[in-house]
Amino acid sequence: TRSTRPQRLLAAVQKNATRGDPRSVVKAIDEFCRYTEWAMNVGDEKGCILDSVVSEVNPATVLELGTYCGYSTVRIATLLPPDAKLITLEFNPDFAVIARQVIAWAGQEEKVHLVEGSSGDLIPKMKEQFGVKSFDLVFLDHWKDRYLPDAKLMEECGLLGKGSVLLADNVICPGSPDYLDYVRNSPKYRSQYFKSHLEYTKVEDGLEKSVFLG
Ligand SMILES: Nc1ncnc2c1ncn2CCOCCNC(=O)c1cc(-c2ccc(F)cc2)cc(O)c1O
Ligand SMILES: [Mg+2]
Repeated sequence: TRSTRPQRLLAAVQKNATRGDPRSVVKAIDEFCRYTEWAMNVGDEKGCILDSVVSEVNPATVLELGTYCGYSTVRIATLLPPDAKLITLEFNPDFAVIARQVIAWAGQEEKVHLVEGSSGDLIPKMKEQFGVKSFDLVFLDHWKDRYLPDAKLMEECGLLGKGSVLLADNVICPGSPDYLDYVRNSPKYRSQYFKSHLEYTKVEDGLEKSVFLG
């Protein structure tokens, strides 16, 4: 039977990237998606904004919602110190299988804990099951209609501390209007929009960075 897009993306990584070299993995995925087959990675343009926020926050604990093929997982992990922890949640087991191999090819397995399941089920288990006190950075890149309920769920579960940063992909395209409205108007957040483009296209999109004020 025909291969899947994530399988073809992994093959491109294994063919064109150097094992243990995360930058070559990122480059191989960007080239595959730009010149061969579009895929919903955060991409190179928004990826640079992601890198700058990760470097600025310098997080000890990171939560990523929506792993897909592990592209942003690798970008984030590469910037973390060796004792930092990145927990990434993926709902789709077929995506998770690919992501584990992309993360391994980039040599980032040590810092990454990929957990299969839905954010709504797993977020309430973060403290007891993964020994997390709070997240310094959360990258939201999963179902766009889960951004708002999951932000509220993380508040309720005490997973956000004063200064915790939420960084949300696709706030314009596909869009998450209820989430944007919430973080931009709630006194609990200071929010900032980073205008960019939908990965590998000229369509407008952007990232929303929201600092939790406690
Ligand atoms: N642990 C979890 N809990 C809950 N849900 C979960 C989960 N893990 C995964 N999921 C499910 C959803 O995961 C993928 C979500 N991402 C996107 O849908 C996405 C779509 C586009 C896009 C597509 C087509 C266009 F025309 C234009 C834009 C671009 C992007 O950058 C996107 O990120
Ligand atoms: Mg996205």
